[in-house]
Amino acid sequence: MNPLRAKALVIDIPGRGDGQPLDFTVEPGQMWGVLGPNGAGKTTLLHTLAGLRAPRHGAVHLCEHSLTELRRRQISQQLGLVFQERQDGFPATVLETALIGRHPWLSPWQMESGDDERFARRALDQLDVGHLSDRLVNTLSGGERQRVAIATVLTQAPDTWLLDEPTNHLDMHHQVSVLQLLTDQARAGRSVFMCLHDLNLAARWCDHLLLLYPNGDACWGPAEQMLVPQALERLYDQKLITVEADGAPVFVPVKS
Ligand SMILES: Nc1ncnc2c1ncn2[C@@H]1O[C@H](COP(=O)(O)OP(=O)(O)OP(=O)(O)O)[C@@H](O)[C@H]1O
Repeated sequence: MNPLRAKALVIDIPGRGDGQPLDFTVEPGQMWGVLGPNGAGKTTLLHTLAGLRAPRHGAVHLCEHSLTELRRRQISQQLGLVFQERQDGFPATVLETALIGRHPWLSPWQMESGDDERFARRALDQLDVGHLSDRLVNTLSGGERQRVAIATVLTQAPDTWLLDEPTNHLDMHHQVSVLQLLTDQARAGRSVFMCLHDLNLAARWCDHLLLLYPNGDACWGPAEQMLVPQALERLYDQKLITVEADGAPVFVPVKS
């Protein structure tokens, strides 16, 4: 398993200054959360780490190579991305969608094998959408679609998971089961790097946090060092009350 490194990375947000260059390493076994208000650049950062957007400065390294030196296929065998937005360009069933996760592992025009299908079905079952295998994806609810997107990356089996708001659209039970699945991935030596809007889910599940401010400032490190009420209040421009529950801090917004 290989680390993902941001090296003096400046993401390219039109009209914004460079801010704080990002220098961090997501090690195998770690679970990172990216926190920040709307427009801070979380999605842009995720897409830059996946090689879908060029950085303004700096580089992203995977398997000790810059992403620019790697072929797309090599990247997609190592790194999976759950997008925030779903695009269902053409009608596909849930099973066909999950099988797309096997494409980095097949040669061009090679059909998926029985093993690939078993892999995909197991992933769909793990995300509690196996019973929807034959349904067209564009007929699913928002939460069902989200779980199919995560099952597709589980089918891809990358060492590094990038996820943009993985708990979006999910009810509480499915939020917890997805975060538990990601914890299991990290425990198996993979790495997880995800944007989250829910500060309390991040505080409970992430071992590392990156705070991204709208002006490009940023700080990152072990979660307990980042969960400082004053820093979070500045991040969200929101007064917070901090309480503790089950050994973890819980942040409650102050009503104005
Ligand atoms: N192609 C583009 N052209 C102009 N501005 C862009 C473009 N892409 C992103 N931006 C701007 O860059 C900023 C960061 O966007 P981004 O989607 O990364 O933020 P985010 O932190 O993920 O926000 P949210 O929490 O709302 O999902 C926003 O102000 C957005 O409007």
